[in-house]
Amino acid sequence: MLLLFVGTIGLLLFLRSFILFFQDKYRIACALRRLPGPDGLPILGNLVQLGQHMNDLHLWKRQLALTFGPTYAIKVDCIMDGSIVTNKPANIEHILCTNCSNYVKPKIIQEVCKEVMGQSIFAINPDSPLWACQRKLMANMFSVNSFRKYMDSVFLQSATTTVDSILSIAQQGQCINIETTLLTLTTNIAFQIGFGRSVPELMTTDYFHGLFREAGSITANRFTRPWYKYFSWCMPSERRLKAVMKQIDGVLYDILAARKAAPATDVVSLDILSQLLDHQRRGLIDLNDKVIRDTMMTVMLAGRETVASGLLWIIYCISKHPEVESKLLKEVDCVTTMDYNSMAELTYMEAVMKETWRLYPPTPLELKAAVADDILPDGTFVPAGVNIEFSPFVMNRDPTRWKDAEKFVPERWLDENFQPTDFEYPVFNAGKRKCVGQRIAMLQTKFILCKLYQQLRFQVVDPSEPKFSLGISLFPVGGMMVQPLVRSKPMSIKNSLSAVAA
Ligand code: HEM
Repeated sequence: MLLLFVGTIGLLLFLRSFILFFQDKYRIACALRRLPGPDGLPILGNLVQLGQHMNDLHLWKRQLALTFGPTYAIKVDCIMDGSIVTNKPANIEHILCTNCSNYVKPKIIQEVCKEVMGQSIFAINPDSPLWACQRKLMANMFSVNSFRKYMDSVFLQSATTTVDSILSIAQQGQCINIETTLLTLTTNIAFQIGFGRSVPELMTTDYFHGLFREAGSITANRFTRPWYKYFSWCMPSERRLKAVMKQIDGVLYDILAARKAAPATDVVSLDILSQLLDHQRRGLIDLNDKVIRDTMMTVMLAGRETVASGLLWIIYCISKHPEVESKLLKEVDCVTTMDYNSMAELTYMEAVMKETWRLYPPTPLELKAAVADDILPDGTFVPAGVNIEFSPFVMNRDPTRWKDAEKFVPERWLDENFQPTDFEYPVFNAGKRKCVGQRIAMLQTKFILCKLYQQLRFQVVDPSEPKFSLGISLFPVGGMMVQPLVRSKPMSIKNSLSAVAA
C-alpha cells in the first residue's frame, strides 16, 4: 500500500514537472510565432534550416534580416527554446545596458561549451564571484599600461620574429597560411603577458592551432544537434571532441603543474597565472585547478583568437584594395619610432581596422537568455527563458543604417561627425560586459600591422570570396593562403610625410 502511495506521488511529481517544462516551451513557442521569421516544421521549427546553414550561418542570418526585418524569430518549438534575433541598436542598448540584469549568458552556452570554456568569463554571469575576479585580473593585465610596459620586449620581439620568418619565406617566393602565422604570433603575446613565460613550442604549431579550431567547430555544431547530450557515446564528433580536449587540457594542466612546482617566492609575480595561484594559496576565492584552467582558457580565447582574426581580415581587405594599401603604406613609412604616441597617430590605419571589423567582426555573434518577461524598445515581447541573439556581422552590413554597406570604405571613419555608438557598432560588445581588452587590442593590432607593412605586402592567393568557418571567432574555412612580397625600399621619411599630407 505504502509502495503504491509513494509510486503515485512520484508519478504525479514527474508529470507535474513534465507539464511545467512543456508549458514554458509552449509559452515561448507562442510568443515566437507572433514574430516574423522563416517558416518551420511542426515540433522541429527551424532546426533543420539551422543545420543546413551551419556552413554559411552569418550570410544566412543577414539574408533573414533583409527578408524579415531587424527583429525576427528562429523557432525551435519543442526541442530547444528558439531565439529572438534582433539587430536594432535601441534593442541592443536595452539588452546590454538599460536592462542588462535580465539578459544573461544562456544555459545552452554553458552546456554546449562546457569542455572548452568551463567557467571561463565568456560562459558565466556577473552574479558569480569568479566573473569579477577574472574580469579584474584580465583588465589589469591587458591594459594600456601593459602595452607600454611590454612594447619593447614582448610585442617587439614577437612581431620581429614573425616579420623575419615571413621575409625569409617571401624571399623564396613561397606562400603562407597567414592564419596560422598570426595565431602563433598572438599565442606568443597572450601567453607571455598572461602567464609570464614563453609559450611551449607545441602550442604554436599548426597541429595545436588545428586542435583549437576543431574544438570550436564541434562545439558550435552542437547547437543544432541537441541530442549530443544523450548520444555522445556513439557520435564520432563527440568522441573526437573528447580526444581533442584531452590534448589541449593536457598542455594547460602541465603548465599549471610546472608553475606550482616552481619554488615559491615572497614576491607574487604580476601575471594572471601567478595571481590565481596566489589567490588559491590564500583561499581568497574558491579556486580549484579546474577553475584556474578555465581562466587560462579565457586568456587563450580572448587574447589569441580575436586579435588573430582581426589581423587576418585586415590583411585580406588591404590586399583587395590597392588604393587603401598605398595610403596605408605611406602612413606606416612615416613611423620612425615604435612607441605609444606614434601608434596613436596612425589615424588612417585605425580607419582601416574599424572598417575591416565592420565587415568582418572577429566575434560575429552574441547570445543571451531572458530571465523574466520583458518588452524591447521596438515593442517586441520577450518571454522569460527565450534566447535572444544579435549579430555584429549582420548589424554592420545593414543597408538601412550604413551608406554603401557592402563596400570597404575606410574613409567613412575619418569624418569627425561619424561616431557610431557601441550599440550601433558592437564589435567589442557594450555595457557592463564590454571587452576589457579593447584598447590593448587596438594598440597591439596597429603595432603588428606597422611592423609587417613597413617591410612587406600581401596578396591573397584565392580570388574567390572566402567562406566562414564555424567557431567563436570569425575565420575563413581552411585558413588563408597569401603570397608575401618584400617591399622595395620605402620612400624616405621626409618624402613620405609630404606624400601623406598631399
Ligand atoms: C580585436 C580584438 C578583440 C575583439 C574584437 C574583442 C571582442 C570582444 C567581444 C565581442 C566580447 C564580448 C564577448 C561575449 O560576451 O561573449 C569581448 C569580451 C571580452 N574580451 Fe575582447 N575582444 C578583442 C580582444 C581582446 C583582448 C586582447 C583581450 C585581453 C586578453 C580581451 C578580453 C576580453 C574579456 C576578458 C572579455 C569578457 C568580458 C566579460 O564578459 O565581462 N579581448 N571581447
